[in-house]
Amino acid sequence: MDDEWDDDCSGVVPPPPPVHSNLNTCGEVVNSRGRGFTTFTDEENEDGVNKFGSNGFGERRGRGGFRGRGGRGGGRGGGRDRRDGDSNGGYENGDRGDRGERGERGRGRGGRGGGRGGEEGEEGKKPPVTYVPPEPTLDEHEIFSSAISSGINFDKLDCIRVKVTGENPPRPIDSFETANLRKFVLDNILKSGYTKPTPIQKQAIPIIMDGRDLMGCAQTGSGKTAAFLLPIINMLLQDNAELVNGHCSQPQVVIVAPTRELTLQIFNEARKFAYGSVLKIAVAYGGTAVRHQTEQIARGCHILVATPGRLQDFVDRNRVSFESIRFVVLDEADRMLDMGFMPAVEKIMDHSSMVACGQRQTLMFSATFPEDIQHLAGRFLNNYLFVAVGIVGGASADVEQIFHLVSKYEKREMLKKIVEENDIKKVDIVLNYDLPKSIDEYVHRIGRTGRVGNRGMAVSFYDPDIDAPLSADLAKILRQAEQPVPDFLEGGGGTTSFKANKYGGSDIRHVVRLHHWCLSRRGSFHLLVCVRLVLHVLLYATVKLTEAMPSDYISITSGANFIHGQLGVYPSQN
Ligand SMILES: Nc1ncnc2c1ncn2[C@@H]1O[C@H](COP(=O)(O)OP(=O)(O)OP(=O)(O)O)[C@@H](O)[C@H]1O
Repeated sequence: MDDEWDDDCSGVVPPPPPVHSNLNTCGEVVNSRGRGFTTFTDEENEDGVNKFGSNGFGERRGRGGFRGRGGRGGGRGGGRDRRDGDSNGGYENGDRGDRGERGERGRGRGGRGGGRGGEEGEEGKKPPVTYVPPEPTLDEHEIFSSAISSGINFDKLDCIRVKVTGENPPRPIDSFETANLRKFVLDNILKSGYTKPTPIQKQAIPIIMDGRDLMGCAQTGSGKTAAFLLPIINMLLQDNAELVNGHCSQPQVVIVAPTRELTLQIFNEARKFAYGSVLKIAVAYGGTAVRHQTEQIARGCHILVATPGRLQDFVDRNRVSFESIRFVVLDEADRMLDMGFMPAVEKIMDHSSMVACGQRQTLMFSATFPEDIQHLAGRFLNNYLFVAVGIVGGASADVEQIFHLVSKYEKREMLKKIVEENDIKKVDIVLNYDLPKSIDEYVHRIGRTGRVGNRGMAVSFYDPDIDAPLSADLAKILRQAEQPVPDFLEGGGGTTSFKANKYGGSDIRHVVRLHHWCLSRRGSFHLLVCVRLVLHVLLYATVKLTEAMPSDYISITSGANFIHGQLGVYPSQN
């Protein structure tokens, strides 16, 4: 055992009889069915991790593995307990943020023993995570068939309004063929079934190839992953990027994303576009044996895709350093913020080995662009271009949003009815059995359907006793997507926090710059001079006005304030 951090099989209490036959003595799921990537254990399901048993390739598969002994306690059921949860395989999946919110409401499960450095549960120290995912497939057909294909509304994506701000943006591309990509990359794009770039790809590819930093806001399922991966892979291949391996791996690209599902999605997309090349891609996320991932990373990688907590752990242990970094990508930055990952992200960005801003390229993506994210963009990015596609923070018009007014006791019956009445071909359904607390989370969830021009449907159970605070936001999202708003949402009584038309989607750098200038010494001096000038002009104008006034006007002067009024004849009180 290298150190306490490394996973170790000793001391693991033997698990209950396995449901699965393919477990080794440490309780690892070995060789799980097919090429699955993560057939998660029940323990992980209990904690909200991949409850559908996703294999990381977008498929759903049955549950396997065993129920681990993980301590409960920990006392913090929330997604904001991210650091511990992450390093121990906590909540890094799409459900986690929501669970976090529930935890804050006092219904959380109390985490998984608090994790390393956290509080231990009543059952004592939490056993280390020993799960080792199977090796990803090497089969070309499987690699290229993992993604969904574009849908009937793909061409309509071109009608979405795109806004680009910042200095000297390059011209957008019309096609992949005219993007100056190497033939090798073009061939892989073709094999992936992409014939035409999406709006965010049209803008982002030339911006990144131009060496610029980018802040991109585009709705879910709009092809953001390829928008940053294609130019990065192209540039690495062009420059014959060297592989640095050994005890401390030095990737040239680090991509940070909030959930396991997303890191795996990015990892799989990267493997596609780099297929057949020398480029090595590694992935690191919680819930898997650290030792296994350490070995993978020690072999060296050009591109490392990771969740923030696990990456921070690797960096803290000197297993990864950032001195060779050329690109940093922060994907779904808004979710990382919501889920409490920002301290980890900041530690990574401020790490002593990290290449300075301006000497690396930093690309940040976010579905929404609230003030917090804008400040981060200002800190991490250098003279960036801002690209917004569609209504930032809004839902795709390709997702039909249906709401059912139900109490929590009626939900189960309603679910049965919906499952029986709906098998609609080629339309994926997202069902919100319980609505999330935040509108951003709702938009993210329903964005798992209706992707790249496909039709989708989102069915939500709305219980006014619980969900009323979300009603106004839901109504706004529906209106914005030009969908009917049920009466019970119109009168729901919630107050809207959705800011698509405010700071939610605009580049306010000029406002921020003005604000900073005003606060600076020079700025305050100029401001003072301006204010005095205005006051003098006002004073002069008032004096002239007073001179020209009919005699029944009165001017009361107090310092620089003038109050004008017409003299009136008031009825006597007597
Ligand atoms: N130009 C394209 N043509 C056809 N399919 C595409 C194209 N670009 C991306 N896709 C496919 O569309 C799907 C969604 O893309 P992607 O995952 O990059 O979206 P996203 O914007 O990152 O969404 P989210 O933020 O919800 O993860 C993927 O399956 C991807 O392979």
